[in-house]
Parts: sequence; C-alpha cells; structure tokens
Amino acid sequence: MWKAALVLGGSLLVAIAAQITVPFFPVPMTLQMLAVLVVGAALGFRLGSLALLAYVAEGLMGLPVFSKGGAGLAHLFGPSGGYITGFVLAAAVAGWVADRGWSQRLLTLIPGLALASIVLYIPGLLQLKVLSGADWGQVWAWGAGPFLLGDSVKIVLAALIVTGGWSALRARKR
Ligand SMILES: O=C(O)CCCC[C@@H]1SC[C@@H]2NC(=O)N[C@@H]21
Repeated sequence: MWKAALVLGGSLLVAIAAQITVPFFPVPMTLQMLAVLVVGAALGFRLGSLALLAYVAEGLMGLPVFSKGGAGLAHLFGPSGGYITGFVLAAAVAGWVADRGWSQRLLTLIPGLALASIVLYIPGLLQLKVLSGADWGQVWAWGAGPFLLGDSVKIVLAALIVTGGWSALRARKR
C-alpha cells in the first residue's frame, strides 16, 4: 500500500514540476528533470521507474501532467515528448545508482545523476531531430544548449535534496 503511495506521489511530484515552466521554443524549460532525479534516486530502480511509468500513463489517460498542462499521445510524440520517454530512463538510471548505495554521498550521487541526465537527453534530442528534420546544430540549439546550465544546477540540487533527506532520516533514528 505504501509502495503504491510512493509511486503515485512520485508521479504527482513530476506533474507539479511540469507546470513550472519558462516558455522556450520548441522545448520549454521546466522543473521536471529535478523531480525525476529526486524520485529515481529516492525510490530506487523499481519504484522510481514505476513512478515515471505511472506519470506517462496518467498523461496518456488525458490528465494534464505534461509541461504546460499537456496530455495525450500527440504531446508524447510532439517536439518535447522524447524527453518524457527520457524521464522514465533517467529515473531508472538514478534508481539503479541509488540501489548501489551511491545516493548516500554527494561525491557518488552527483556523477550518477549526471549520467541519468545524459540518458534523458538521448531520446529527447533524437525525437526532436526526427520531427523537425533540422541539422544537429539546430537540434542542439533548440533542445540542449539553453538548458545545460540550469540542468546542471538541478543535478546538484537533486543530489543535495536526496543526500540531505537520508541524513535527516538517519539523525531521527538515532
Ligand atoms: O513536454 C514535456 O512535458 C517535457 C518537457 C521536457 C523539457 C526538457 S527536460 C530537459 C530539458 N531541461 C529543461 O528545463 N527542459 C528540457
């Protein structure tokens, strides 16, 4: 029961983060990546992946959980939809990293979350490339360049939130 609550709670966190946007074209700046990394690293591979699969299922059922209240197959296969596929993969990688005990220390979690973020970008950029037919320079300028600095901050923030959360839990148990 509590596992279902964690999965649904994780998907809700990503849905809320999707509504905090800065309108870049054709891919918006959002807080989803921060939420995805926190959910994956906090819940681990199995529950983290399930939370993001639940998120995608909610969007496909018509709930306005994607960026700017988006939903449905058209959004998933639209210009920013590849990143949504990437979110599932990134949560899985962040969870895999956590399952190895690397979410206890910033020194191991930050590189792990950076790897998850690279994995997130692969389907995002590939889908943008296929849909737009633009050259890779343009795809990079639309889909990666404007976000690299902000997303680096999100990686560090996510690592601070997760390691801080575990420290607080350990302190309470003592
Ligand atoms: O439409 C959606 O719901 C997905 C939006 C994806 C936005 C991507 S995630 C990686 C990069 N960082 C951002 O802040 N925006 C893009």
